[in-house]
Amino acid sequence: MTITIDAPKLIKAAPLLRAQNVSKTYGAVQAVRSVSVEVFPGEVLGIVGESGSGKSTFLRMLNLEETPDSGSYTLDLPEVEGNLFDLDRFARRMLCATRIGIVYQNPHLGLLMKHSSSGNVAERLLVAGERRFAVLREKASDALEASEFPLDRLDAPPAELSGGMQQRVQLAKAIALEPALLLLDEPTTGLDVSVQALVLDTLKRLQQDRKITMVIVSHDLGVIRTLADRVMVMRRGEVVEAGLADQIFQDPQHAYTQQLVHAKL
Ligand SMILES: Nc1ncnc2c1ncn2[C@@H]1O[C@H](COP(=O)(O)OP(=O)(O)OP(=O)(O)O)[C@@H](O)[C@H]1O
Repeated sequence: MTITIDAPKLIKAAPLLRAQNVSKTYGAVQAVRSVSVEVFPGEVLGIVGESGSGKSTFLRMLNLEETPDSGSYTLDLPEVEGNLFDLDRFARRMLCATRIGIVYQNPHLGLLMKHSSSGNVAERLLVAGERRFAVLREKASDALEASEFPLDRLDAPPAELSGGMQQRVQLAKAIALEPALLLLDEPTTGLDVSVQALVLDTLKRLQQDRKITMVIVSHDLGVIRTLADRVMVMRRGEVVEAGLADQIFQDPQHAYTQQLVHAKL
């Protein structure tokens, strides 16, 4: 079954992101089955579902880390055209370095734990071609400040920081180049509830101030409810329901979504 999310009626712009019939199998496991979705500029799409439903695999494909078995993915950007899954490794790397930011649940995937926090952010700018030391330092510090990272810890390596602060360094790294698309994979999972709330506040504020288009994956409906405009519910690799966040939370149609929503209440 294929469910496509219709654009909210008031959105007139073309979608920034369009994925069509994306599928991925690992051996006998069909991790993602024919998923199609559009995300509009400035929108936040939340992807929810129980563990193993294919959320992270789909996000990794949007970050061009994983190649699907079939399907297409386009971003409405001047520097790229056609199916991004067809890009060679170098073009993928440049596109991800310059236009797509990602925050992983596990900071070890996104950060060099023994380098300074500002060095981690600067490294992303270096990959994108910036070489001027003063600019690197200034942009890294700006991004960390926007992520509400304490500026007296710029030189501290993530290995010596709390989980919440590590996520702020990942976030700074992801937004340093003002990406067209920000991908978030369980960005607050594993943090203390109070720290989680603070990181969510930062994400919400960044989204409001900068209108960054985001796709956020979480098994936590509270996180999705706080941030998402639209929601896609996945189960066993498939999209079972999709729609505006208010509709999904207040009037879920699919039995599985009803179960998720009621379990949370
Ligand atoms: N690299 C991989 N190799 C083999 N199987 C994988 C791989 N990545 C994911 N899978 C399998 O694909 C399915 C979907 O996994 P995925 O991590 O995308 O789900 P998820 O919804 O993000 O779950 P979680 O919240 O637990 O991470 C699972 O059955 C998983 O075991």
